[in-house]
Amino acid sequence: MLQAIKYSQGHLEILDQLQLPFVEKYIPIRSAEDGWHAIKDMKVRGAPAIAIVAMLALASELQSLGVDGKTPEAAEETRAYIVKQLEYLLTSRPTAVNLSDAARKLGSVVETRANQPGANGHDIVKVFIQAAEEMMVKDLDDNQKIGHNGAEWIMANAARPGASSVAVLTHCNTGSLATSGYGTALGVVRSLASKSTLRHAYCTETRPYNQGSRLTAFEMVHDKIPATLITDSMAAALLADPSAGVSAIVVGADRVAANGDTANKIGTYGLAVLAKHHGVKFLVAAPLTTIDLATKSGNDIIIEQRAASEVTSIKGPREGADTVGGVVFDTVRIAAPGINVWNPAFDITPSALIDGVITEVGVVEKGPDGQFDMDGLFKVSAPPV
Ligand SMILES: CSC[C@@H](O)[C@@H](O)C(=O)COP(=O)(O)O
Repeated sequence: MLQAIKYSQGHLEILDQLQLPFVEKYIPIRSAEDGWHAIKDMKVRGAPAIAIVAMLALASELQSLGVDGKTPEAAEETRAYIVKQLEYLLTSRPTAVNLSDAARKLGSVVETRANQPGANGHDIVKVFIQAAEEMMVKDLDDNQKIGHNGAEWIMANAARPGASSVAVLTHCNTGSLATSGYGTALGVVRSLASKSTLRHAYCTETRPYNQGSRLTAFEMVHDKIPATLITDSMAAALLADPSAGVSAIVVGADRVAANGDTANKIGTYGLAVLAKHHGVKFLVAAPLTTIDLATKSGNDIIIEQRAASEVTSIKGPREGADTVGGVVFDTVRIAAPGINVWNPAFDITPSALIDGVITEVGVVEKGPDGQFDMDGLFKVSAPPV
């Protein structure tokens, strides 16, 4: 499996996703500032990966550079510095709740330690680093459970009668590259494949940023998962094609509101509408860290707007270029100069279009009232994989 994040005792490196699938290059992240830029520029992306890199970036900074560049001593100074850096990291990208969830949880670990009698800067730094490291380990474990739960649910509820395998469609990249490993929606695909119940996976290109054609396709080829790439505009035709026989669409999430409305990569909403029309199950796979009970519905989710250039241009490796020292990338304009552009990075899929939310503690379906009980998920403890 590919590894987006490499971390060992204060040394953080990320696979630069801007260069994938052409160059596999790890870059060091030494500080919160390095982490902020890597997230903003999308060298690392995907809701869980963003949160993990942000927290480990700060952990690495604290371990090697100290508090504001000095050996941490006073508890209050250390607490205030960590809180300030967490607030700064939150400004990198707004939609994925995992980042603010991680900042809140690690902030509270810091507050608790700082309020203990005799606390000093060293102790506070230590508990922060430990909590950041644990987050990365837990994410991998959660993803494996999500994969298992989703694969079981799909075989029980979405497979054609008598079929021993299914074809599924996924969107964006939700795999090893978007998490600490294994993936969420792509983890479900991976789990289906490992149980020999995946007949075929289809992935969308995911314009404008092409996380599907660059990253998901790369993961599928890398891990030898039987898969086919389509452009976003081909999804309806694919669902209408009996020879493809798609039984389920499974996507990730950046934020699931308390009522089940889900923010995910632009194009997700359209796929959910298509799924409803074609009688195909539509599933959201996400860890509990992506479920935001404090956000009542999709109307309350801030959608990140990105640069027009992502729509008007495409980037690729220069053919025949001298690649000594690295591949040369060219950006080519493909849209008419002067045209206005709208580029929301995410959209909201109303809960009415979602059949189930796959988490590490199980798959939540709507009750007889047609509503998801997201709250109930937090009262369940994780079953063994
Ligand atoms: C497990 S990743 C879940 C989501 O973050 C994913 O589906 C997605 O929308 C990623 O968007 P991105 O803009 O690439 O960060």
